[in-house]
Amino acid sequence: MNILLIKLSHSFRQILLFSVLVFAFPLPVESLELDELDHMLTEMEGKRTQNPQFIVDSLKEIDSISEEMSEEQKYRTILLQAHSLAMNGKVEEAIDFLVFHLKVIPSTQFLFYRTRMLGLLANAYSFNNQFSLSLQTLQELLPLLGDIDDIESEVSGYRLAIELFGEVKMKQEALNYANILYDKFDHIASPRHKCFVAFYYAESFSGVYETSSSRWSEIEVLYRNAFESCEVANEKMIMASAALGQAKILINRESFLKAKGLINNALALSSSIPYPLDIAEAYLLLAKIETKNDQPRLGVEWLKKALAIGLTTTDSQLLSKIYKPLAEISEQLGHSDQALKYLKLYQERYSEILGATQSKIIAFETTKLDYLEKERQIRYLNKDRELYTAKAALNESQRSNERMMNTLIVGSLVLLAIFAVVMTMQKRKYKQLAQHDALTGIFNRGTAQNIAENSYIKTASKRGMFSVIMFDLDYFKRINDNFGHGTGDWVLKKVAEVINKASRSDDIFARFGGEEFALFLPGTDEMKANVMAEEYRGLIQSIETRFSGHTFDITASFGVSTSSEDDLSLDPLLHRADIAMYHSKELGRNCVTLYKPEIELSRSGYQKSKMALR
Ligand SMILES: Nc1nc2c(ncn2[C@@H]2O[C@H](COP(=O)(O)OP(=O)(O)OP(=O)(O)O)[C@@H](O)[C@H]2O)c(=O)[nH]1
Repeated sequence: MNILLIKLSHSFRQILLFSVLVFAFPLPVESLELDELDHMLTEMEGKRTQNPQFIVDSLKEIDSISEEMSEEQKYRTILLQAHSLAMNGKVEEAIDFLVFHLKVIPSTQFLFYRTRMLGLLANAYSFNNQFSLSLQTLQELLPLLGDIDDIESEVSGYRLAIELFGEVKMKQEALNYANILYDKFDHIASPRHKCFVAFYYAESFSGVYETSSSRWSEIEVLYRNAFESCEVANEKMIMASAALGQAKILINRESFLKAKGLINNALALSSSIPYPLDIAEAYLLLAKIETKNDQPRLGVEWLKKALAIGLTTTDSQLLSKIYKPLAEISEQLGHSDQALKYLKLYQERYSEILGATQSKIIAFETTKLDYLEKERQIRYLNKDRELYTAKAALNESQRSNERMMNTLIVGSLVLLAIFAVVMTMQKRKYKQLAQHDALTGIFNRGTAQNIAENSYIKTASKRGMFSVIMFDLDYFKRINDNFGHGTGDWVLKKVAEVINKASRSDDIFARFGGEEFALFLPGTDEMKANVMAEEYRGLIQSIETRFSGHTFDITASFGVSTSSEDDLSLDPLLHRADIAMYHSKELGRNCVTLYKPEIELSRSGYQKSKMALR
């Protein structure tokens, strides 16, 4: 029974059960632990195909300790249980059992066991003719194979895909999976799996290219390689199948002698097992050779031998392969009745095969449609997600643009504000510099005159009095000469400070140049101005010069003038104050002179020459 199931190229059902039997082997070495239960599980895994009863008994035995098992041990036991059920013909129970455990096994952990369980389930479904479910399970299994990094699982999973796709005549797909496996050939440790992989590749390649003569030599090489790999593994059945595959190509090339040699080799291998399906296949090829050699009677003899075996198997595929040439040769030999009988038998078997294949193709198409629909839904979901992501990105970029704009605007405003403040400060500074005397900090002549002019007009318009005091430090040159310019500067600053402090808020005080100062006094008559000038003169005289580092006297000569009705501007007042001030100089300095017209008449040459210099 087992031998029949192991054949790879005749019955799909049998191939699948074979897969069920081998799929869970071997478990990775690293999953084994050296305690008693692990030993037992390893022993069970080793014996499960040869001794199903041992597995049944052992499973009962370990059931009592199932609660104490580690997760790994549990999954190993689950695989053994599912396998045992399938082996004992309880395929549906095995399916239910696996479906249940696949639902509860964590989706991200224990991928290895999940893969093994899916593989078993896909095989079991297929064995039970539930092709649609088998394909669905396979679709779940295949993407996991790349993740588990377990070459043996990959071999088993892809092999199942090759078988299923081959079975629904999707030969190119089968070859694609065979190709994936063949690429891993050098990384496969087990000689047995190497043998399978090489043979599957040769079979799939032949399935696609058998009819194109340009590829025959390639097919031959692949079968020869498969034969050699299987020889290493001592897999006699596959060796026989590989020899027959190679022989088929040689027959196509009409290299009959060589083909016969290979067929005889395959017969010897199959008979030693014995393996009837390959024996029948060998007879079929021998019949083909005889027919091509114009030996139809010999051909019929081989076909009848094959039929004898075929009838014991009830394998429709094999029988149809035998009945067809039998009908053809019978007709060739003129045995019309016989030919008709074989033809009818062929048709019966062929429609059986067609029906089975058709149902598998329908299952496949349904699964494919289902899969495409799921893919479409996923695409839509992805599109939605992409759209959402794109929208979110757009919103985010809009938000960041707005943020950037806001930052720019706020930043610009802040910069503008800073700029405006700086500019104002600069302006103020330059205005200050332009309007004030750099040394003393009081108004310079131009500014003071402008301001005073306005003030004068205002005062005059109200018929108020306006006075001007001018004073010039006495013998200032001597201070410079005696104590240096630094001391001279100190004196100028000190005088400005003292008078500025003493002056009223509406008064306009300015340095007119050099050691000469002026005070513009709105709303002040001659008398008041005279008193103020006296006060200021006294203040200057009392300046304590010790703090300059030297001790000396500071005095100033004052001139005072007050507006009259004839004065249309400040200029006449200034002029008169100036005359009065020089009059004070002439009088001996350190005094105050009120302007009187008589002073002007008595001006000395000194006065005139000094004023002319100004
Ligand atoms: N240290 C200092 N000296 C200045 C400044 N401006 C003008 N002077 C000096 O002031 C002096 C004025 O001299 P004079 O015009 O001869 O007048 P004076 O020595 O005060 O004599 P009288 O006015 O006749 O009393 C000059 O030596 C100028 O160099 C200044 O800003 N700092």
